[in-house]
Amino acid sequence: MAELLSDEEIRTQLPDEWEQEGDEIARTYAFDDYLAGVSFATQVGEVAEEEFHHPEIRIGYEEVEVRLTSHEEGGITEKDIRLANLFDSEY
Ligand SMILES: C[C@H](O)[C@H](O)[C@H]1CNC2=NC(N)=NC(=O)C2=N1
Repeated sequence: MAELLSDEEIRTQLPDEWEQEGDEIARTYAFDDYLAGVSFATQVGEVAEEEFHHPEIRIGYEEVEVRLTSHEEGGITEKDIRLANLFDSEY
């Protein structure tokens, strides 16, 4: 089981464009068209499955919101930071 990160650790490790919102970290990605967002959401899902750590994904018009938390630990861990960086690499 991973350790919960302190707010200071989260602040220093959070990738650019990501925000901490309580026990979650979140980012909204922008796209030129709806289907580009749908395709990105699929890529995010594939990475999540490979890592077996799963975000909430909201697909909107020309945007995709991704939210991460570590459910078993009840907060934000290094798994969430790792996945945020991996998702950014897909963008
Ligand atoms: C049993 C538990 O759901 C699994 O071990 C995995 C699946 N994906 C997961 N995803 C996230 N975000 N948090 C978890 O704690 C988690 N646990």
